[in-house]
Amino acid sequence: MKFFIDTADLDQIKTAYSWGCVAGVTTNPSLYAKTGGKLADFEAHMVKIAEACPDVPVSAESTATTTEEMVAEGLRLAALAPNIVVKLPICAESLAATKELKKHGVDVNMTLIFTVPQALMACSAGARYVSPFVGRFDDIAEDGIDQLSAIVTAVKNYYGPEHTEIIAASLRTPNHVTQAALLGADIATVPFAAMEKCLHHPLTDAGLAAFEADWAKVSAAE
Ligand SMILES: O=C[C@H](O)COP(=O)(O)O
Repeated sequence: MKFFIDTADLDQIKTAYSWGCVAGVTTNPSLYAKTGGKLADFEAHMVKIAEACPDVPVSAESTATTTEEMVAEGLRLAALAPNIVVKLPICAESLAATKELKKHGVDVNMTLIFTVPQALMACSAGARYVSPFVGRFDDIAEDGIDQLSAIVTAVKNYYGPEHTEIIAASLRTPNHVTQAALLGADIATVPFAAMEKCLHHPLTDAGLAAFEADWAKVSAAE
C-alpha cells in the first residue's frame, strides 16, 4: 500500500515528502481553506505543491457544479503541472465530467465515496482513483473500516489498479492505516499528524534511547 499525504499545507507536504515514503498528495477545498489561502492564489498554490513533489500525483479539487464547468476547470488544473490529478466529488455531473476528462487524458480522483455503488459508478465512468472515506463514518457511529472493506472487495472484483486505485481517505489514526493496508486498499492518504504518529511506537522510542545511551558509554570509554 502506498502512502499519500492528505494536506494542502506546503511545509507539511515538503517535510513528509522528504521522508521518502510519500507517493502522492491529496488536497480538498477545506484543507486549502485551513492554509488561509485566498481564492486568487489557489492555482498558484497547487503549482507550488506539484513542483515540491514533481514525481508523484497531486490531487487538486474542482469546486465547479456543472459538467461543463468541471471539465473546463479540470482541463485548467491538469494543465498547471504534469502531475496534477483532478479531484471531483461524486455526483451525476462529475461522473459525466470524469468520462470527458478521461478522453483528454486527464486522471480523476473521485472523492466523497461512501458506498459500493458510488465506487463502482466512479470506476465505470473512468476514474483513475476512488476515495472512500473512513473517519466520517466513524464520526456518525458507523464502521468506516467495514465500509472501506466492502468497497475494496467490490472494486477489486471488477477493476485492477491499472484501471482504478482505491485511496482510503478520511483516515485519522495509525490503526486506520493498518486496517486499510490489511484489507487491500491501494493507497492510504494520511494527514500529517497521523503520518507522524505512524512513525512512532513506544518500544521504538525506548529502543532508540537505549541505543543512544549505550553508544554514549562506548564513546566515553575511549
Ligand atoms: O478529502 C479527503 C479527506 O481525507 C477527508 O478527511 P476528513 O474526513 O478528516 O476531513
